[in-house]
Amino acid sequence: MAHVIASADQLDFSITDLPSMPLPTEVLMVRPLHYTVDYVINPHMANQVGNVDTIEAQNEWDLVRALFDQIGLNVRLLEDHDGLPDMVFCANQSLPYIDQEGNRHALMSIMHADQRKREVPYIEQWYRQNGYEAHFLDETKIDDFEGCGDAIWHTGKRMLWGGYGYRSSLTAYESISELFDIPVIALELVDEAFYHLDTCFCVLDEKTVLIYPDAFTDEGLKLINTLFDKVIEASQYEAEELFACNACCPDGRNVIIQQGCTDVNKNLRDAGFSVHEVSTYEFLKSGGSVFCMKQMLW
Ligand SMILES: NC(=O)NCCC[C@H](N)C(=O)O
Repeated sequence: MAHVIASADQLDFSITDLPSMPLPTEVLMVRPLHYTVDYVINPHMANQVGNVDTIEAQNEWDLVRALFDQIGLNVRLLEDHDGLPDMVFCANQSLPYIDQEGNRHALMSIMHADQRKREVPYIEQWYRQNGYEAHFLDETKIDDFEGCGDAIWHTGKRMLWGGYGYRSSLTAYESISELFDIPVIALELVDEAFYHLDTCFCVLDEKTVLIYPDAFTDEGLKLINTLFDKVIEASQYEAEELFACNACCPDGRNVIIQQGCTDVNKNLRDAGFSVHEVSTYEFLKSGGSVFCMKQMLW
């Protein structure tokens, strides 16, 4: 039965009650050989068409890859394709999942923008070749769903946070909740600059989250504050210009984040996290940073 929770008064469990889920051991990254800003499908891309330094982008991507490797994740690589300049953002084409028996699954996205729809079959093919069962949403009922751009696992738990409003539809989470038999906490996004949940919400560990509060409704903030013990808030500058909340903390300890997020980084260190700063300036031009440049896997 679908279990989608959109307000705090619908909460009928606490995080500690939920079954545990293993932490990811691998990441998939897509080499940005054809990465550029070619069209505008989010506000960050406006005025950036043709502005990407492609050599610099590949150097930045290499350093992000090295950091994932350094913190102990097995990095799997796939090449992008001509005419798919956003394929590097491989958080978006799917939502992977490991079930209680250890079987691996991937739900394929329905991309919101036509320009990105052709990316999905390439990622699906990679999953099929790597022991994942592919699943699909009913396109006659669901308009869009952009994978881990909007659907974010609660660290170590069988529960998903689901953003909706710009790139994913609320109805997608009914199907996802049923398919994976998990509760989904639905969060409406209300600021177009934060068009994916991963631009304003970063789960750091089971008890801690980093957010940009103005991207959410009051009801969303109530859910976040109820389910996390500690909520670290990013300023508008660090969230919108530096994508602070698009950081990635795959193990509950190490945070990989765009360089220059001074206030957020101090708060992260004070809370006991190890901070690894990296330049993703060429990817910020397209509206993405560390979190969207990888897909977490098991
Ligand atoms: N935030 C993400 O999860 N992904 C970044 C996607 C950037 C790409 N230019 C897009 O607008 O779809």
